[in-house]
Amino acid sequence: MILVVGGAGYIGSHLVKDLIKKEQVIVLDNLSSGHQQAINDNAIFVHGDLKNEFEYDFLFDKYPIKAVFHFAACSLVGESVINPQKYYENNVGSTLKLLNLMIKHKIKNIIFSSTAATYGIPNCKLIDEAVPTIPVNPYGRSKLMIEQILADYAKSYDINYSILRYFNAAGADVSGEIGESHNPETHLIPIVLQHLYGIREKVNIFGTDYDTPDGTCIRDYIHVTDLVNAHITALEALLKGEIKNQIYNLGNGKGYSVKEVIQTCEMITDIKCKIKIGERRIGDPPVLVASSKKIEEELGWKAERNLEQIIKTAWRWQQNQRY
Ligand SMILES: NC(=O)c1ccc[n+]([C@@H]2O[C@H](COP(=O)([O-])OP(=O)(O)OC[C@H]3O[C@@H](n4cnc5c(N)ncnc54)[C@H](O)[C@@H]3O)[C@@H](O)[C@H]2O)c1
Ligand SMILES: O=c1ccn([C@@H]2O[C@H](COP(=O)(O)OP(=O)(O)O[C@H]3O[C@H](CO)[C@H](O)[C@H](O)[C@H]3O)[C@@H](O)[C@H]2O)c(=O)[nH]1
Repeated sequence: MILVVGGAGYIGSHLVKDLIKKEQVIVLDNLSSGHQQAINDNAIFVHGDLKNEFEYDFLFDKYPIKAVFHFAACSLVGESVINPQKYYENNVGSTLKLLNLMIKHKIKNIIFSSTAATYGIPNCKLIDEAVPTIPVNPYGRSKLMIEQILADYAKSYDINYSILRYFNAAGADVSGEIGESHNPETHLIPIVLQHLYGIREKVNIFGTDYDTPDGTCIRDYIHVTDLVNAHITALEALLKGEIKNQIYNLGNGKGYSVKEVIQTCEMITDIKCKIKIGERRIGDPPVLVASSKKIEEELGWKAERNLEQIIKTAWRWQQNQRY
């Protein structure tokens, strides 16, 4: 039995859809940004909040839980600057509650969703796990704090963690049944596709004066299905005891500029985008591209889907969106 906290959200719901083929799954989610319709029908759903232990303490007695995936978080960078309290309380505070219960019930395996935002604005072409973590906003700091707490707990208690630092998650399940649905949506690909679908007036490009070939920011977009595969790989390795307390970057190792993403969306949909060039968005690093060599070498995982496949599946979801 596996507990997926935040399993009604974008990435968590994709993991659940796949994991359910191999394991029994319980989803704990407060539906603050997730969707009940996104949860696979075969999973057990518990509507509860991580910060209220009494809403899920019983799960550890009732079910033989082998491992916990922890996706639950607030994750809007801009909001984290305006309201850091929400981020430290929901991301750090609630995670402490979860870890307390894991220790109490002797559940040792946890796979934690971290982020490229822990690196801040690194000055290197490819970011590997040895690059210093100097986050530049409360969101990134809240995730780094949890990473540090996990490292300390693992030294003193029987905790074995995998920290997965995602770069830019994008795309949708190939079935078209589940996909990304955030409100507000802040991510580039769904924003462009919403515009091309006719439900958003235009696309704002946040800055064209970066020191990059076309002046727009470069990111490493990774298909949500590749992310899911990495999670399953990490789970299997944790359960077999093959890895202990590791951090892995998850990306494609290839960067695309904002303009390149927009052009690829135009090419796939065969619709022209209405663009407005705007100011830089505060805190945006010019280039973030992952080296995922460590997980490739240690666990044999590698991203398999490219930007076109990401946008094609996201477009199918946009046209068929159910929640
Ligand atoms: N989407 C990305 O590009 C990206 C990149 C790097 C890291 N991440 C991290 O991956 C994780 C998942 O991201 P996502 O895009 O799927 O986000 P999401 O908002 O779609 O999913 C998060 C889920 O957690 C739930 N949740 C939040 N707080 C909760 C609480 N206190 N108790 C119970 N449930 C709670 C939400 O209702 C939601 O279903 C997050 O931790 C995020 O920080 C995402
Ligand atoms: O309407 C938009 C939206 C985005 N962008 C640009 O597109 C790029 C990608 O932006 P996203 O908001 O899609 O993604 P981020 O790179 O800002 O954020 C992602 O990476 C972060 C790490 O830096 C966090 O992990 C975060 O959770 C994750 O979504 C950025 O240069 C951004 O400025 C635009 O130009 N216009």
